[in-house]
Amino acid sequence: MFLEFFGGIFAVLFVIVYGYFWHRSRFFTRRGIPGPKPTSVFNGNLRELQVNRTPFNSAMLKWEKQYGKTFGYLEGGQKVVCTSDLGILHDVFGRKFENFHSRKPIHVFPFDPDTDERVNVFTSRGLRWKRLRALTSPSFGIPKLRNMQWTMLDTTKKVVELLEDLEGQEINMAKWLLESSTDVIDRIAFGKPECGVGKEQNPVTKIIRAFFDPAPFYENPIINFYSSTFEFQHWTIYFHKILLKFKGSPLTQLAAQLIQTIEEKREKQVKKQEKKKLAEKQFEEGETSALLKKDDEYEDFVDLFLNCEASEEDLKSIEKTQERYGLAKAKIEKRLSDQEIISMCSVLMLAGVDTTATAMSCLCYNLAAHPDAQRTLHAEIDDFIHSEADIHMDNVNNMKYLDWCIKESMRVLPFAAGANSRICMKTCEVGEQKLKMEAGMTIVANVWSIHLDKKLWGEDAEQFIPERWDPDADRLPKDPYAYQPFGLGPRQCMGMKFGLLEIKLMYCHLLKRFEICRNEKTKCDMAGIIVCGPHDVYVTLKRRTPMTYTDKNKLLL
Ligand code: HEM
Repeated sequence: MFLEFFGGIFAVLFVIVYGYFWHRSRFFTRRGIPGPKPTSVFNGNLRELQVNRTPFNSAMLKWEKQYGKTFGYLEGGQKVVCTSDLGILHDVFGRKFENFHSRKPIHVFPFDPDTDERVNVFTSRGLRWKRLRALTSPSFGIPKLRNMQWTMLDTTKKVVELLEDLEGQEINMAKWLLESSTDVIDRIAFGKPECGVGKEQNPVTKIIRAFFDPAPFYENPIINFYSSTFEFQHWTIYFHKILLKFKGSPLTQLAAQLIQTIEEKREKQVKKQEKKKLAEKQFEEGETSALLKKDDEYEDFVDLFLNCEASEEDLKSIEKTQERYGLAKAKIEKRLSDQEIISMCSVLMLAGVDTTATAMSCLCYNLAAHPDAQRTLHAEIDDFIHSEADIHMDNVNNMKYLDWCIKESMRVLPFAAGANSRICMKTCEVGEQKLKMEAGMTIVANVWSIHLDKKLWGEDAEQFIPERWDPDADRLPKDPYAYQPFGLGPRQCMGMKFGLLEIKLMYCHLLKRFEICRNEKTKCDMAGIIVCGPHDVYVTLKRRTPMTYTDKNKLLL
């Protein structure tokens, strides 16, 4: 009797739960949106999507051929519309942004974007995102970059010096470039005092690799569970928190390191302020040498975030956002809390390291595979760079061909496409065909398809041709949404200028000294679920001109 009673309850519960998931798996069929049939009622199309660890350039391109420009699929419990229709993307990422201010969550870190204290500019939404973005944007501006470039230069220079010993050998440049970009962020966002490249492998690179290229979600029962129960995240999060207590998060170690750095920096800033006041007083009294020395002005991201303060203008724009997005009124803190600084620095490690390293690796492959383009770039570098002192922000930003090569490399291999997504926060219609997007649905830009579209880029769309970026050649598509390696609209990449500068400085050092040559192992296999790039790019470096060190001290300002 007892067993029958509970057996009956279990059977009813099973039917209800299964019925719910079955009903969910038929979502796009009910809406009349074409797309692949879910392979599982529980995790939808997750398996097909990640089977080769290259969601965008395999599954999505295949599905587009089968179902057209706009199709729907289920990523666990997420109802995703994937599209290469630029009209729809204009609405979602630009014109109707107030309805799409949230990004698709990262399964590896399921936490509530509205309440979790670890939220950062990448994972937040609504007012929290607007405030974080407004407060921290100035830290990524040109004046701050001008100051930070010396650290980038120091690291990139050391990497290239170390490569001199490997001249003529088969080198996996992807590993060196990842070490380099990790070191830059480790120094600029985590306060590491000096360059660590060449000493031992930076342990952070392992964390980064594990984060950006996790095992496919369907192989990981925990992530599979979170993805599949996406709509119940408010509850499943508690389970995740308990799990983290036992297992630890890959970022916990980095965060602990940062707490100490923040305390030290705060103390330093107080002392610096006192020193500055004293120096100003002495200066007024006629002691002109008393003003602070230049190196006291160096600021890394921790310094900048400690000093962030919302201006009156920022506050007005945040308040306007409250009204436009129809959000509940909330008190707006003018400064970042310590936890927010930790989260912001951690996100720079996650958003800024693998992306920049992958961009450099893809460029390395493209230059090795296209010796003519490399020759033209060598000629430009020889024109602009005569000694090491010529490698600096103002000079490298004037190098047109270098810029075209980077742009073209990111067009043919848009490795960060997975980040170009939004969640619909308010039901609305998008695009010319008035596609109904319901609150809670996700929209993803099919960037690989857009970047390689022959109608937009011409018959040679799949080829690496830097010259297409020459404005006089008139070969570029008119629609700015045809090119989106850094995303689109108000949530476009914050570190774009930072990343581009780092790539340019690295390649000026590298190509001034070496020719990048193809060897038998040279290939560019794209893999990865979040950032989808090559883990290995084997090339051989051949010595060109030795670098002259006429004004070495300039780099140490
Ligand atoms: C070549 C290198 C890089 C590429 C290709 C890249 C690409 C992207 C993409 C596609 C997005 C999503 C944009 C969107 O949703 O519209 C993004 C967002 C972001 N990126 Fe980058 N990124 C790069 C380097 C960096 C660096 C170096 C940093 C920081 C130092 C950084 C920080 C961020 C942040 C904070 C966001 C979130 C912005 C927001 O949601 O408001 N990125 N990036």
